[in-house]
Amino acid sequence: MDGGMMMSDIMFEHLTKTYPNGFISVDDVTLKIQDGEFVVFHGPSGCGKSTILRMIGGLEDITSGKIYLGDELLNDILPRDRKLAMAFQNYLLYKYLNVYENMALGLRLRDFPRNVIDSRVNTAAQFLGISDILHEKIKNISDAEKQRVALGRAIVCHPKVLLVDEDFAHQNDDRRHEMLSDILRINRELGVTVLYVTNDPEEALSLDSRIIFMRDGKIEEDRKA
Ligand SMILES: Nc1ncnc2c1ncn2[C@@H]1O[C@H](COP(=O)(O)OP(=O)(O)OP(=O)(O)O)[C@@H](O)[C@H]1O
Repeated sequence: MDGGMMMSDIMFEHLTKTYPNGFISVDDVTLKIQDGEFVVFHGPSGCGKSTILRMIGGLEDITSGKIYLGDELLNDILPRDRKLAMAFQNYLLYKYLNVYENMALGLRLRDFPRNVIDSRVNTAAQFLGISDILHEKIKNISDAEKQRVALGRAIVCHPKVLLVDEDFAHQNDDRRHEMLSDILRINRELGVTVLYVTNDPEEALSLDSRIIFMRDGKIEEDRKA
């Protein structure tokens, strides 16, 4: 182990994304994020911030450069085996399954034993205040509840990192506010590193966190909290 490297720090080394049409969306970004940080990626539409998130999550190929999570090189790790969770625009909840089943899905796919699944789902539901709707079908719950279920599904896997795209809560200010306070609690109380993408400058500043300002695929400013 080299001196200052924590187990779950994130490191981008010369990270670059070039699309087939030649457009460079992320341009040689080098950056370190410490285990447990809450980091906001902010910049105008098209600056490449979502592309960075998608590359970490494995939804987009890395053209060149490296992403490490601790000492693991994510480039070589299948998305489902990365120790991270994503909360994007599309909640991807199964309408005809109930809340419990939706939250348990990722653990089932990874062959966790029943009692572990049960305990993790119950703990996460309690944390998010949705214990009373575990047996409701998704199609019968409110949008605010769906947002919590999506976060619940993310945290039951005990990720090191949570990736959140602003679109996750674009509907209205109240919902966005609730979502942000849930995510801040996940960061502070569970110690999960959070990477949050937003193009709303007020929101970016209000979070009182480290902000990475991006423009044209590059980091324009890295402002510490
Ligand atoms: N498949 C593709 N081929 C070419 N260019 C693409 C492709 N996908 C995305 N882009 C371009 O890459 C740039 C960065 O996209 P990205 O989604 O990361 O932007 P962003 O900063 O998150 O902005 P937004 O707030 O609009 O999502 C955009 O200009 C987009 O048009």
